[in-house]
Amino acid sequence: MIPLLHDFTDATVLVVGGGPVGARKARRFAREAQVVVVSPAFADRDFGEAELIRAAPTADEVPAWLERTTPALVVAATDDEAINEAVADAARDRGVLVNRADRSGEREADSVVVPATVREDPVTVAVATGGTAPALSKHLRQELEETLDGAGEMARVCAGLREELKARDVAVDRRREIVTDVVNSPDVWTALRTGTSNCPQVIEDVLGEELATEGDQP
Ligand SMILES: C[C@@]1(CC(=O)O)c2cc3[nH]c(cc4nc(cc5[nH]c(cc(n2)[C@H]1CCC(=O)O)[C@@](C)(CC(=O)O)[C@@H]5CCC(=O)O)C(CC(=O)O)=C4CCC(=O)O)c(CCC(=O)O)c3CC(=O)O
Ligand SMILES: NC(=O)C1=CN([C@@H]2O[C@H](COP(=O)(O)OP(=O)(O)OC[C@H]3O[C@@H](n4cnc5c(N)ncnc54)[C@H](O)[C@@H]3O)[C@@H](O)[C@H]2O)C=CC1
Repeated sequence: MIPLLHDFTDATVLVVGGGPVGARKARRFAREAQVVVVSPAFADRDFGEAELIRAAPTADEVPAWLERTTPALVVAATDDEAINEAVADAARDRGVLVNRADRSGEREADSVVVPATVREDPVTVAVATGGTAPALSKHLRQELEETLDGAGEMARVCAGLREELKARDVAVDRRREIVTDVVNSPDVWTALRTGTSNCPQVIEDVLGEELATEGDQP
């Protein structure tokens, strides 16, 4: 499987099954997509902004739910293997992406897996284990949360620096050097993490140093 980032803005995600797993997937996709969860019962969990519809479709009725909701992705998260199978079949018939929560290992066309994700906007890191060890994905995600502290702000520093250096017609090689040095600087990471500096301040400092260096040159 190959990781890609998929934009779900304005798309619908249909989750079949309202247990803890259905809730987790609903919450995940509801940050961007319109999520509909169909289930006869709902766990006492946070489903994000998802729309909850109380119904228990039979395998035969599953295709009608895809017809009605026209999702970009369907999540099969019931505890009933036959229903999950019907969801996967209906998705395949419509050429819709499908995530089966009750399966790991071999998959068919259009199947997708939900990775453990760390977000430090605009930075995203996804972890998967080929379905072999979701608990390990979760553990690594928790460790990466610490590593990524400050990465969002660092991304904004880099973006701002690239823009400013381009505007000043700094040569491309020098631009790369400056941005790479900032990303690799333990001092800048510490300053961003502790709040002793922020994005505009770092940019100002780096540009100030660069102008001073240029001034030194014959
Ligand atoms: C294949 C995959 C399909 C998919 O769901 O996309 C899948 C399948 C299965 N998970 C199972 C079990 C558990 N899953 C978790 C947790 C997560 N599972 C997630 C993803 C995936 N799970 C995909 C593979 C990702 C990869 O490659 O690593 C995460 C990362 C993302 C998310 O779901 O949001 C999320 C952590 C989120 C976070 O916290 O960051 C825990 C831990 C816990 O709940 O605390 C357990 C119990 C411990 C254990 O068993 O390891 C079972 C057995 C069920 C049974 O025994 O009946 C199956 C089915 C099977 O294996 O057959
Ligand atoms: N991918 C993952 O991260 C994980 C996957 N699993 C798998 O996912 C399945 C679901 O896990 P949980 O949420 O913990 O199970 P659960 O048993 O708590 O919830 C299942 C939900 O499906 C609903 N349901 C039953 N029949 C239905 C139908 N015909 N239509 C719609 N909804 C229906 C039930 O009312 C219930 O809300 C498990 O059976 C297991 O195989 C389990 C743990 C983690």
